[in-house]
Amino acid sequence: MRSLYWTRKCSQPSRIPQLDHNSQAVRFLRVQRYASRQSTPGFSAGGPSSAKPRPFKGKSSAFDTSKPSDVPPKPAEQRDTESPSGLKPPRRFRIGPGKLILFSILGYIGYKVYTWQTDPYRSLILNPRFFTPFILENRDIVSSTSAILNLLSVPLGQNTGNVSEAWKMGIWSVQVMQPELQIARSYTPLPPLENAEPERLRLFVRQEPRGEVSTFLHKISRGTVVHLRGPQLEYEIPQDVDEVLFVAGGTGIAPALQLAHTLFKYRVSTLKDGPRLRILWANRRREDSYKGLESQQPRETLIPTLRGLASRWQLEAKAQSKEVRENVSAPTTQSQSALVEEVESLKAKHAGKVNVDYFVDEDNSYITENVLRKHLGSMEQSSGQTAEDQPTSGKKVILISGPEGFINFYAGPKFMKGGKEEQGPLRGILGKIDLRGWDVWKL
Ligand SMILES: Cc1cc2nc3c(=O)[nH]c(=O)nc-3n(C[C@H](O)[C@H](O)[C@H](O)COP(=O)(O)OP(=O)(O)OC[C@H]3O[C@@H](n4cnc5c(N)ncnc54)[C@H](O)[C@@H]3O)c2cc1C
Repeated sequence: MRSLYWTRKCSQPSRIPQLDHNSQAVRFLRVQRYASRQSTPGFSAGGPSSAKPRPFKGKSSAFDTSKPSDVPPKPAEQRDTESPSGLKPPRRFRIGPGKLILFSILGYIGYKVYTWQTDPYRSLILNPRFFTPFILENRDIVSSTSAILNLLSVPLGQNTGNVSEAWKMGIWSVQVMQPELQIARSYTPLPPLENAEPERLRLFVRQEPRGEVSTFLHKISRGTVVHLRGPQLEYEIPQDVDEVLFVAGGTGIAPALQLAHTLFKYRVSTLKDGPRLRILWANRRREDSYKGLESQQPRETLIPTLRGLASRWQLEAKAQSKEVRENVSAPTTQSQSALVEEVESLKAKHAGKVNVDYFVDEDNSYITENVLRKHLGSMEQSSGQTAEDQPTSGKKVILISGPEGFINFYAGPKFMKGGKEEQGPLRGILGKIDLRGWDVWKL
């Protein structure tokens, strides 16, 4: 039934009035449609030239379409061959890879400018987000592989508040940029010298063979601009710390000196005689600590010390060569042992509170498990405790600092978790010792 109904309905003549295809109105509409396709920007068929509306050459009356042929036909070469009507399909707005890269670069620059404008650290000499310029004033040779770089913040007169704050907090580092490779490495500033301005930073840097940033820092000449970022707090020294055993390997002495600076300048100890610090400093070569060794070696073991002196003379000879003379401060006997002298003067200044023991691989003297046990025991005894006693109200901390292998050997590896460095479990030599009351921190 239903299909019958539809058959009937469809066979009936349509009630919609049929258009006369030659009528004036229909011809007008055709022309208008053609003209609007030609003139609509973004929908034009033939690029910018075809986006221009074509002049209508017929009579000015809007309804006068008596001469549809007046609309000039599109040139054959502009016709879209795929389109049956001969018109190109509408052009869509597209972002190609070139534009995408350009927009990304512009966006990045805009973001950087915005963050720089709104940066709260802008007027400070060190900035944790941006690299700021320092110039290399001079370099003091410490050994054949290491030197102290004396840097000065430029321009002068900037706010030094965050550096002063960092010295009060504890152990901190800065990052130094190698400009050609755009890579950065961390370095631990040495404490400021007596009466030195806070705009000056000193870095103790060992040149690693084939090391990118350390080699760059050992090659640059006086007056070179070096870019630094920071400060990065590595360890906040507890307010109530009483005793510290610092196990340092090579350049790991720099954080030990930082700690001593903060401890004796800013921390108040619960013990009446103040905080106590013992540094165990291990070096591969004797030349790194020859002067300190002299101070602790008995007379009969002076032969290795002479070896150290020989390397010092070699250094002096090397420093007099043209290449080195250009880059470093005039070598003197004092500057040769700059770092060991600092360690020794620290010992002298805080006699009875600071002790330093030197160890040298070349002399087969190592920080062994027994050495650690001995020092932990001796520190407890001298503070009036035995191993069985409860710890005093103050904190006791063991800090390990040095190359990765050194830290792993004494306390086990640190590891990364969620992009952050974690301390990891206590392993290595210290992991075998019963450290009642001592906290361990790997730097
Ligand atoms: C918090 C912190 C503080 C620090 N403080 C100090 C400091 O005060 N003083 C200091 O001297 N260091 C410090 N360091 C270490 C310092 O950051 C650098 O790791 C060190 O200077 C080496 O960096 P580099 O760019 O010279 O060497 P890299 O280029 O990173 O090379 C690292 C090692 O890989 C080896 N290597 C590189 N390329 C090759 C190759 N093609 N083949 C074989 N071996 C290769 C190098 O010999 C080198 O031993 C600190 C590190 C940290 C994390």
